[in-house]
Amino acid sequence: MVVILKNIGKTFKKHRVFENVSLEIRKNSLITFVGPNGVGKTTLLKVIAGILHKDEGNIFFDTKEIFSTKESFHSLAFFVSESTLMENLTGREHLLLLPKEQKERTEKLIEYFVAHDLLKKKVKSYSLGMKQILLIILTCSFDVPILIFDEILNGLDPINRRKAMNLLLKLKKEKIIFLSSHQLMEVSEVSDEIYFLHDEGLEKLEEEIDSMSLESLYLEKITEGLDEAEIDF
Ligand SMILES: Nc1ncnc2c1ncn2[C@@H]1O[C@H](COP(=O)(O)OP(=O)(O)OP(=O)(O)O)[C@@H](O)[C@H]1O
Repeated sequence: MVVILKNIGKTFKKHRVFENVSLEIRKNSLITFVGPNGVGKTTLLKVIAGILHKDEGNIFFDTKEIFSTKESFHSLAFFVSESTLMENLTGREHLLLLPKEQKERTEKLIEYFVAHDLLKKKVKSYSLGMKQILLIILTCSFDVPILIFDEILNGLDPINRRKAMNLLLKLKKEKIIFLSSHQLMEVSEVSDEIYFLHDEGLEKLEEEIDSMSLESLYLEKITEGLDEAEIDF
């Protein structure tokens, strides 16, 4: 199983977000995109997920262009943002919308996150972290070969962050997982490869990098922003 990105480019009107994004990822890999706010991580993940059109390039899943076949639509689950949850439904009512064959998997995820009580409440009463847990359960209920998570760790407390990362490590064995994150410490522990996204493409950061080195490498790339970061009250 392999996903190949070939010279992907994306422009919003006249704003070129990125170009020349190329990558080849095999089964049992967890790939993380890092980079400053607004650089295009979410856009790239949405392009891979087929939610946004790419302007250039090709994406292959095994030998076929992704989304060119019916099966490839069922090969991918995307961790969407909280705004897609329905305020007036409970967590449990969201889970009832999933296909029946996913029930066993869903129940295991509920146990894992001790989410029984959370699921009884309407989403409009959820905190950010509670919404994230519901979204993780919804996404991971799909036993598909490609999982894509945009900022999965946002709003999670340290225990749930650890649980989420352990879950990804377990899930990736038979899958390809894409993440975007600003949580450099956590992602350095679980990622097989980490890429810094630029407007000109992806730059692979060193293999087997520890969290301190990842932070230094990251900061080297954005020192311009840091130099300006003074405030004179
Ligand atoms: N639908 C859209 N229409 C126009 N511009 C957009 C749209 N979506 C994103 N952009 C722009 O594309 C750029 C990349 O945004 P994106 O959300 O992908 O960044 P990001 O790296 O995920 O940022 P963050 O780390 O803050 O989440 C930004 O300049 C943003 O304003």
